[in-house]
Amino acid sequence: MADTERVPTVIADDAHVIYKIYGSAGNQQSSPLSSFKKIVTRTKTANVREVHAVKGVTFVAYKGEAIGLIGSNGSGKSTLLRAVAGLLPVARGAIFAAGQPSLLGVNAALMNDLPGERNVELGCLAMGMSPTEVKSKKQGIIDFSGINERGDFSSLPMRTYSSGMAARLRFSISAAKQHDVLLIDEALATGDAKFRRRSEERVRELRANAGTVFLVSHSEQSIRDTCERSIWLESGLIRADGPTDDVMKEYEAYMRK
Ligand SMILES: Nc1ncnc2c1ncn2[C@@H]1O[C@H](COP(=O)(O)OP(=O)(O)OP(=O)(O)O)[C@@H](O)[C@H]1O
Repeated sequence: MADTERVPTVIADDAHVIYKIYGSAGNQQSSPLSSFKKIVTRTKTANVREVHAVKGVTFVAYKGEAIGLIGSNGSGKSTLLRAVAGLLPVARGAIFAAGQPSLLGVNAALMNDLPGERNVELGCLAMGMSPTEVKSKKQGIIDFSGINERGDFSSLPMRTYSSGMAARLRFSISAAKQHDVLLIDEALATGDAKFRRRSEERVRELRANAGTVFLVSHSEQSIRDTCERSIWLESGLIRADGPTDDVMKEYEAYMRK
């Protein structure tokens, strides 16, 4: 398809994300007592450190694309995803997105002390579904997550779930809605092989319905199976952006060095 016919869903224009860490200055003491003294005496300190995690990233994502984000630990993948979701501000440049991008698992307001089925209801309501829609989708979401495969877990509090089970439920809730832009951070890697196949299938469906999917993963297989385009981030900068096969080759060569 020519670029002119394609509909952009996310545009990052020289986007920078900087974390500010307060009260972290090198060897200065920051005990609760010293912090309290500073408040009482109104002492001003330049006790802020910055981590420049994304350093001027530019790309355009289109409707119907699934884009893998790859790169070594700490290269800025999750930070970029959170910035696209609007959860982190950009310090310079801009990120424009169609609709409300949903970061899988974060947008769903899950509570550990509530049963899985109640969390399904709350998560769906938080994503903007009507109570009638929630009612009709609830069982399907629980079935898709597979949390009841070994007993009636959906009626137990989420704190009794393994991390894989919780991740599966989060994925199922988020994937129940057709998102304009769906952002997935490592979620596919947490489930077992059977669930991974099911979730990859669902990602393909979401794309087929003209959404855009971003997937952060260290699993080369997940990226290859799901995304035809990949963006390789290193130290907060884009090293390559293009067909997954080409980008993977470059990335693998870099990792072998
Ligand atoms: N909440 C935070 N406060 C300060 N610095 C942070 C925070 N989160 C991440 N960073 C820093 O930002 C940089 C990018 O981190 P990020 O988590 O985006 O990388 P990543 O590519 O997703 O890594 P990984 O593959 O290990 O998950 C790192 O240097 C990290 O230390």
